[in-house]
Amino acid sequence: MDGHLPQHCNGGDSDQSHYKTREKRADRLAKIESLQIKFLRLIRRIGQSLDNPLVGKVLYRLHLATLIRVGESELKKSSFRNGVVRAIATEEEATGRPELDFSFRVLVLGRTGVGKSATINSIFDQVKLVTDPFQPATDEIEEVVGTVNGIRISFIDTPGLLPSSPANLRWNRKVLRSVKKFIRKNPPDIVLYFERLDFINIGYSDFPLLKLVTDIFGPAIWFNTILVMTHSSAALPEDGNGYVVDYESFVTQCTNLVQHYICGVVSNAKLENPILLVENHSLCKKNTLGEKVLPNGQVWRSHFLLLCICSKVLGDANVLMKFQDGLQIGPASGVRLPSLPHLLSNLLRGHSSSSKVETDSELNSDTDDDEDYDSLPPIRILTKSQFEKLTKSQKDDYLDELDYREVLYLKKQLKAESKKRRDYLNSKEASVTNDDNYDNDDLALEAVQLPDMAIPPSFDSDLPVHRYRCLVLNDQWLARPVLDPQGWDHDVGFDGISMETNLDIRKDLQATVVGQVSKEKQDFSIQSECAAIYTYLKGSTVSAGFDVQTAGRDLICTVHGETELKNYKCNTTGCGISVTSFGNKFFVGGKVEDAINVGKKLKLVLNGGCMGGLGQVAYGGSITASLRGRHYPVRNDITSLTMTFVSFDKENVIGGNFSSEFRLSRDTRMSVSANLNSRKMGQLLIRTSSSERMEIGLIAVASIIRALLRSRGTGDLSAE
Ligand SMILES: Nc1nc2c(ncn2[C@@H]2O[C@H](COP(=O)(O)OP(=O)(O)OP(=O)(O)O)[C@@H](O)[C@H]2O)c(=O)[nH]1
Ligand SMILES: [Mg+2]
Repeated sequence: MDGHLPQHCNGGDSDQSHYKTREKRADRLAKIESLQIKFLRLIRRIGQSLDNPLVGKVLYRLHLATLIRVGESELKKSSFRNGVVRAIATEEEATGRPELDFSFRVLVLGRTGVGKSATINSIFDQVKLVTDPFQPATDEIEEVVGTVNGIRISFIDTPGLLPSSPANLRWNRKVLRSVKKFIRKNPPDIVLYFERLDFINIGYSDFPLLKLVTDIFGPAIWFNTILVMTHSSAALPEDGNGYVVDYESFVTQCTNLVQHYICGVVSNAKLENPILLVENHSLCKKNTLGEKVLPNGQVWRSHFLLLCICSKVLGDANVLMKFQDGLQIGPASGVRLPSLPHLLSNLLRGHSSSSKVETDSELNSDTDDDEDYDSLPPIRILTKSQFEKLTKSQKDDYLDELDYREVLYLKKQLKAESKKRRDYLNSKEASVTNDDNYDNDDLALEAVQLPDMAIPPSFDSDLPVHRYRCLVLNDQWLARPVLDPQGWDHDVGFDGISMETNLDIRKDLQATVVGQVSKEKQDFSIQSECAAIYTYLKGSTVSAGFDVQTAGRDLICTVHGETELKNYKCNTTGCGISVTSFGNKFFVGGKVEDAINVGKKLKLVLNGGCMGGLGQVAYGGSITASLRGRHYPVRNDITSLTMTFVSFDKENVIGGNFSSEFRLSRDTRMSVSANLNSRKMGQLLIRTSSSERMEIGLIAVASIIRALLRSRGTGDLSAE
């Protein structure tokens, strides 16, 4: 194995730790290379082609994993070895030296009589286990070991499960529990779940049995499971017209059905289990080498070996690279731990609760150099024909004037709204002291119907009376149903509710709650953010919040607190802490922040913090400069430039982010955001919205895309 160690010269590098890291990476690279050689030898040995898409997929994933762990520069140095690796594998396999040491352990599960024991016998090509066509044959867990093509395979044969019914539940549970106990100390590499292809038809449903397996072993079992269909050469059924259905489409139909149920039990619609078609009958068609061949020409035993080898090699790479999550054909476990850098950047980004306070103070700062809307001289609004008669420059002047007046009018409205709220809160406080007789008639709003949601076409009635309507009863609570776009019809489609409120509890105390809850038969998900913010001493604030989110079957809860002290007119210093719980794991973080306003428009924010959990700590910080447009907050023009720095697990990542939102012309707004980090990952996002005609928007989008393609920009592009 060590013979394939890539030779790196270290160029007299004096930095000890840097050298050690490089050495570690080189060691990992050597190990992954030897795994690649092993994999290529195995593929040759079982007679599969290197062009098989599955083989390509595994090689690609190994390459990707190496890239993540070892780094591109290190990998480039060894890229010339790619061809060498293949040559070494070919040579080693031809000479048979060194001896290939590869083994895997397989657990078989399924209903009685589906052919579990018979399949094991077929794979070993000898009768190692008893089978019986008329009654259950395997009555206890039995481990059999054998060698196929020099690969040591160990099978755990289990007693068959009974079709699910209340009477059989006890037996099934007993079998599964004993299997669980059996594999506790030495878990299998691969699980085979058996069904009979000829028994699966549209009426098939043993959802309760799949559910029981999931309940006992946990959903993770399905991420490492191959679906095995026995009796794969059985006579094909006829379609409605008396023709025999096509083999491939019949198989796809049956496997899709079982896959659908598995996706149901793990609540993951994307899961795709590998499929293995099996035929154990002694009269099954054979090729010249005496191997059993399916009607589609596949040599199923070789395919079985291929699937297991791929699964095991990816699992080994996983262990080697110390990935928490699987590189398996599906993810290894259903639970993903939140990453520390992600939690840290959330903490540093802060919460938006203070923005309202800021907007209020912005509006109320009377240092405006704009005129007051009411003091403007009256203007004559032109009719369309009058407008048409104007010259081009007159038209522009006229539209500019209207624009200016619109800004002033909106500003006036915002100010009035903010004043009205303050007055209401003042009077509410007064009324609390002199009995609760405040007349808030002018604040009571009539119920307003929200516009109908755009719902995709489905099978429900066209009668609009049967649609869900949303009403806004007062301006404080907003509740809407949440539509599941995958829902079968609109009645089932609405399975959640989203609520939003912005409460002014007192003049100096505000609370916001935003949340969404969805409930299906098996699924429950919640996502909510609650925060309260207390303002004191002219703009200094204290805030506390509680966020809850479901992740799979777990809840992520975060409690956070922040304080901001306005120590000078243009300077605010703050600090914050957050505690996140995920299952029984805790992540604790803290940050300090300083914001400086330079003039009215420019704001500099500098922050730094750390986040710790599971024995690791991530450090990070950012510096942001944001420049507001002249008419902020009426027109939301803002440009900001951010530099971020994150250090985690001996790796430092520096990133830059630019975002800008502005008016391109009178009817067109544009937002551009771009980011790039030192790992050479980046994204470019351009959005335009225009009230002008559609064609103009399309021309703009097309020319942006063309310009970007010409400059061969990297990253994502989205244009709306
Ligand atoms: N035609 C055909 N018969 C099969 C196939 N697989 C299994 N059989 C037959 O089905 C019967 C039952 O097979 P077993 O291997 O005993 O089934 P099992 O799943 O181990 O059953 P338990 O041990 O009770 O759980 C045997 O007579 C097998 O010969 C197949 O692919 N095609
Ligand atoms: Mg058996």
